[in-house]
Amino acid sequence: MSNEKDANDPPTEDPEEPDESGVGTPDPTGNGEDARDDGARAPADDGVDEPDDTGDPASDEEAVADDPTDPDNSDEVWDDGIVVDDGPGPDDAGAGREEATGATSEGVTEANEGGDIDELGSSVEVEGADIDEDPDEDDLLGGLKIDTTAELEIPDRLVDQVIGQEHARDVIIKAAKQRRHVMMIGSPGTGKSMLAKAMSELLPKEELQDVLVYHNPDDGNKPKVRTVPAGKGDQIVDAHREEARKRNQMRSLLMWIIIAVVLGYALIIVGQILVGIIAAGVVYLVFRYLNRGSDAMIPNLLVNNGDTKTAPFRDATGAHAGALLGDVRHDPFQSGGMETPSHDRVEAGAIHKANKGVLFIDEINTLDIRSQQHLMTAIQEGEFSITGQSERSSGAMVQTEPVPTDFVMIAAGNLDAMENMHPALRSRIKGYGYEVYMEDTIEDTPEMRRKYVRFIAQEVAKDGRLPEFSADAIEEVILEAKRRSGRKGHLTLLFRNLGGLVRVAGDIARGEDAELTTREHVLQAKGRSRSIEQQLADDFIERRKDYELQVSDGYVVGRVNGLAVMGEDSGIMLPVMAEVAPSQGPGEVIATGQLKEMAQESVSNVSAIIKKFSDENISEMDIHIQFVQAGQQGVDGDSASITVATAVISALENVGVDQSLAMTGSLSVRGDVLPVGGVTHKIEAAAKAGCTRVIIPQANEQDVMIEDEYKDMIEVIPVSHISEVLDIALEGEAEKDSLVSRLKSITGSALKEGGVSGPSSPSPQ
Ligand SMILES: Nc1ncnc2c1ncn2[C@@H]1O[C@H](COP(=O)(O)OP(=O)(O)OP(=O)(O)O)[C@@H](O)[C@H]1O
Repeated sequence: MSNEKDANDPPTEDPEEPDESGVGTPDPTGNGEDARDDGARAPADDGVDEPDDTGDPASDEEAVADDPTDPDNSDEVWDDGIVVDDGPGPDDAGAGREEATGATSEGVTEANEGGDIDELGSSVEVEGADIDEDPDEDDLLGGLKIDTTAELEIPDRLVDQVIGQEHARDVIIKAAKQRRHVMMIGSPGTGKSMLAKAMSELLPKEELQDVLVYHNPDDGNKPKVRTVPAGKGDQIVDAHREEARKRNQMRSLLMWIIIAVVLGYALIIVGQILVGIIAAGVVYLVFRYLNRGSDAMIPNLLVNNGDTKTAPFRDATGAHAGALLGDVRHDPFQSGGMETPSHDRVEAGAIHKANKGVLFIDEINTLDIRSQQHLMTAIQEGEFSITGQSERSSGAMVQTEPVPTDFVMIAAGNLDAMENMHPALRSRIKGYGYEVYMEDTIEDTPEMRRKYVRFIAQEVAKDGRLPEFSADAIEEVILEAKRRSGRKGHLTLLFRNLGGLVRVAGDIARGEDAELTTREHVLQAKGRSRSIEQQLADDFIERRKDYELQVSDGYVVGRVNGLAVMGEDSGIMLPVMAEVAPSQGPGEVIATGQLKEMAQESVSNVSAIIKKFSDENISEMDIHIQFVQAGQQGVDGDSASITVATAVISALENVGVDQSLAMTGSLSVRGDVLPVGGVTHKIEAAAKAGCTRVIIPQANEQDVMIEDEYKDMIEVIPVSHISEVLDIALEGEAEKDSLVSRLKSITGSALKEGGVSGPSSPSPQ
């Protein structure tokens, strides 16, 4: 069969449509032989043909091009007589996977064989224990009847270990089937890379390829690239090595015979031993020179999937250009016989190693624009040549033939990542893939609690050294998952942090040589595994106490104890002070404390109420609002609105504010108190700072999950209108009553009785 391809034609098969054999190696010789179709090709006549000395990969191609689907073709015979193990064919593949992963799940094989992957979509229930189908609400184990985590079975497939994130899980399963790219946006530690890894397990392993780079005798700077089925690459390289060794042996033998003859002739016939030695030396050097190139003919196995148990998963997060796109090493000896052939200096990038698998890039916006552009080319073309990344290196002169890059990309990050990503790359994913937003919390149901129990079992198994968790320890972790969600009736999905708690608790138990990790260990772990923000926040509160900046008793005019959150899980008390002074020009509201955009806006909203409220001609006044010692990180969000309003009204009216009270709440321009985030942490911070009462928005009442130790220290007062805040916070009954009724008359709630409900402020400070 004739083949029109030239040796320099792109060598790989269309990545979208691999040929049936899965081999897909075109004829690089251009000699018209299409080895793939030559399934009946007979072994070479004498079986001792020399391998192609030019390094032309044609013979390798033939060696691997037999139809691997042919069940009779268990071993292949090269035309040079080398017998190569055929490796696992598609018939063996399922068995290979089972053996390799120890998986009992039929799903893997089914998925790999193109079975109905959609059926795998429903998430896996907890197995290995009795379940009470109708458990009490306070049964934190969700009806599971277990004593320790050891009793639970852990699913084999990673995708079945993913908890919550049902939508993302379904998308990953679908995208694996359709080979679509996915963008996952969400908080850190919610399972983005876990899902990407899980996807690689779902992709068919049979399609995997090895990639070889060969010396190009026509152009040393354009190495040839060939793909072969996974596992063949190693065999080809070994066979070449063996041939090179044999050739060298033959040449050495010949050399020593010639040297012996030369020496004998010189000694016996000429009688000149010195001439003989010189002649032998010349012969030796000539042979060394001739042998020099034989190693150069050994191909470079660029991508080796021989031992890969699943389709490859490559994490290219933060990779520099070379690691992402491949590179060609510099050669200090570029000529004169000492040089390393260019094909041996070629290094694959993550995009090449991820061929037929998954390329995962977290925080994709941190890749430089050039890398993002090249990434896009690799996605579009399905192949990408490797060249030296450093312009001043000899590697930059080398450019390989295109190397396959048929990967599925999973780009991840937070919302910023999406905004700052190369628009064309984003649209590529949008147009040809899926976008998923990862949830931060999930509804607290018995089924979900059972899965959280399994999560603990998974983390214990993953670590491999932690003592199993007792039932009471599991309950304590699930309580913490409820608390960390910050929402009533929900559990947190920030699993990395929760996994950290599991590991610290297990480590404490291990340190004590305990048989099981118990509730005590989890409680100790909660104290020890404080985040940096929590440690900073506690330090902040202590220092303020030292400098008596923290006021938690008496009444002070224009000063209100506000509350803020640092990071995800720690609160601090942040006082707000207000002062009103006659203005030199038109009156202004001046707010200080590194206020970010949203905080500025909230001050403007508060000003609307104050303008309406004040008897004085406020246009002739400057109102100064200070967020006391807000620090370099500044203030974001609008949750200090009721604090600012109370401080300014106190300053305007010269009425004291109760300092044993702290408060948090957003404010509508009509005086309604709106929900904020992080109330639990804020209440705890107020208690730690010595306050005995705290005002929160009524809509947040259901989110309060403070630790038992704070429950007796502080009274939580939910409110729905600013007039209630003043009623609780201000000093002196008479002044207070008149202020409150004035405020009521000018604002009037825009919302129905009973306050408001709605999502927490995304930026709770
Ligand atoms: N949904 C989940 N179900 C079960 N375990 C999870 C889940 N999410 C995270 N984990 C656990 O937390 C670990 C870290 O998660 P992972 O690295 O996937 O998070 P991520 O979203 O990629 O975070 P980042 O963006 O910071 O890399 C996982 O290895 C796993 O142990």
